[in-house]
Order: sequence, then C-alpha cells, then structure tokens
Amino acid sequence: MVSRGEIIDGKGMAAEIRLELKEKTETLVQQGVRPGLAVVLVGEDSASQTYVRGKIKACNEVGVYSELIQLPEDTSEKALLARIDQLNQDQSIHGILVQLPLPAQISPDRVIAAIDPEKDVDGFHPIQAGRLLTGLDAYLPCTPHGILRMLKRSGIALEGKHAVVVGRSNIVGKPVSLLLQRENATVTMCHSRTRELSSYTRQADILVAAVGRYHMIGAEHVKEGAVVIDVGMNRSPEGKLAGDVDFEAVRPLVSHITPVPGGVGPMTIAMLLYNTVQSAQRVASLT
Ligand SMILES: Nc1nc2c(c(=O)[nH]1)N[C@@H](CN(C=O)c1ccc(C(=O)N[C@@H](CCC(=O)O)C(=O)O)cc1)CN2
Repeated sequence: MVSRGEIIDGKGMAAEIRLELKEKTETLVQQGVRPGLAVVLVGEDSASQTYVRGKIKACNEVGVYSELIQLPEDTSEKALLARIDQLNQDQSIHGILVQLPLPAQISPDRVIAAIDPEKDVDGFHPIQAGRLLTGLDAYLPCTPHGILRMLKRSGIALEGKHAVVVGRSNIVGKPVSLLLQRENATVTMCHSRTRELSSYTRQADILVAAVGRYHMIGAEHVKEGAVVIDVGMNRSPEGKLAGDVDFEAVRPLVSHITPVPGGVGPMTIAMLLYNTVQSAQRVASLT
C-alpha cells in the first residue's frame, strides 16, 4: 500500500546529524584539531541574520568553533576580499561562508572565487562545482546534499526514478539535479520559463521545487504517490513563512512531502557543519 502524505521531518533528521557530528568533533578535538567555521554577513538583511544565527547556534551545539564577521551594508568588494584573504590564511578556520545575498556593490561570483576552495564549505566555488560535475570528491552544496540525505534517510529509492527539478540556480537546482543523476535517477530540469510546467511535473516520481515562488506547485502539478521536496522559503500573503508547494492541497496526493518550515532548511545548516567537520578531518589527517 502506498503511504499517504508522510511528512519528511528535516528538523528531526538535522538534530540526529548534529549529534553524529558532535561525536566526530569530540574525536577531532582529542586529536588536537577543533573544527572552525567563519560566517561572514554583510548588511542588515533580516532573513540572512536569522540564518546566520542558526548557523552559529548549530556550531555551538556540535562543538565547532565559530567566528561571526559582521560587516556594514556599504562594505566595498575590496574590503570583503581582503577579509576573506585573512580567513584563507587563518589556521583555526576550516570553513568559510559568505552569507548570500550580498549588497549590490559586491559581486558574489568574485567573492566566492576568492575563498580557498579547500575551505569552501558551502560548495559554491567553481572548483567545487567542477568537481561535483565531473564526479570527483567535492564539498557538496548544503541544500542539495541535505535533500539527498532526507531522501535516503526516508528509505526512498532513487535508482531508475524520474526526478523533476523546478529551478536552475547554482545553489540548488543545478547541483541537486547532478546529485539525483549520480544516484541513477532520470532527471528533468524545469525553470521559470518552462512552458506547460505541469506536463513535466506530473511525470515526477520525485519532485523538487526550488523556484522561490509562493505556492507555485499545486495539486494539479503532482502525480499520485510522488515524493515532493519543497526548497522554497517565501512569505504568504498573511506574512507566514511558506514554501513553493501548496502543502495542504498537495499532501493528500503524495507519498512523502517536506514541510516549510522544518524541512529542507534545517538540513542545509546540518550539512554545512558536516562539510566543516570534513574539512577539519582533512587537515587532521595531514598533520
Ligand atoms: N552562503 C549561503 N547563503 C545562502 C544559503 C547557503 O546555503 N549558503 N542558503 C540560503 C539561506 N540559508 C542558509 O544560508 C538557509 C535558509 C533557511 C534555513 C532554515 O532553517 N529555515 C527554517 C525557517 C527559518 C525561519 O523561521 O525563517 C526552516 O525551513 O525550517 C536555513 C538556512 C540562502 N543563502
């Protein structure tokens, strides 16, 4: 019998992963290496402030050393690049992340490219993206990696399944497509300009919605028994946090679905810590 509308509990899974990472961190500390993460926040964006607070809190819980670098909204690109260079040289820091989006005067591409690829725990550097594309070992971008973990921990088989990804960003859409393909799913990529979107999404065994548009996926977009992963982080007209998927309308039709909040978001932060601990493990194995 097909299960109906089972909720994939990202919040709970992220807590389990943090516990596993706490143990790994304790082992590393005994070996003389405490994993360290630098979080760079430029400006006052309130959502970014929330996410950054979540990252620092998670570091504290796991025992990872963290440094929060808060820079004013009018910071120049040159000043930010100079700060990143210092962090690249800092041996207590194994992971660097610059919270996105950045203010308009700063090019995110130039900033990401300035991070030492071995400390790029977001997995956004072109070298990390190239490693992922070519099947080499890489820091996997946190949201896509979190999605894969959620699917696996929920016992959802991917081999031979048809996965449809709606969204083509460098942060989510493109890398999650590659990761699903790596698991032998057959992947279709759709985006904001796809015509007759529902004709694709209705074929999906696994549907990943990552467009950033409130409730753009409704009941008419899903096949019965599909697995739906909602990456959206939007505000409803009433101001409530909501995903790209109309959860109430879609849940009764599908086998599994992620909620917003409490789905993909917490896993993003857990996988950031995973990459930071991995980076420290690499350093520990070299010393
Ligand atoms: N440098 C980066 N910038 C951004 C990333 C990223 O991975 N690296 N991703 C997003 C934002 N993001 C992490 O930074 C992120 C978004 C949402 C959540 C989360 O846990 N959301 C909660 C709800 C939080 C709330 O109440 O507002 C949930 O879904 O339950 C974590 C991280 C863009 N920028």
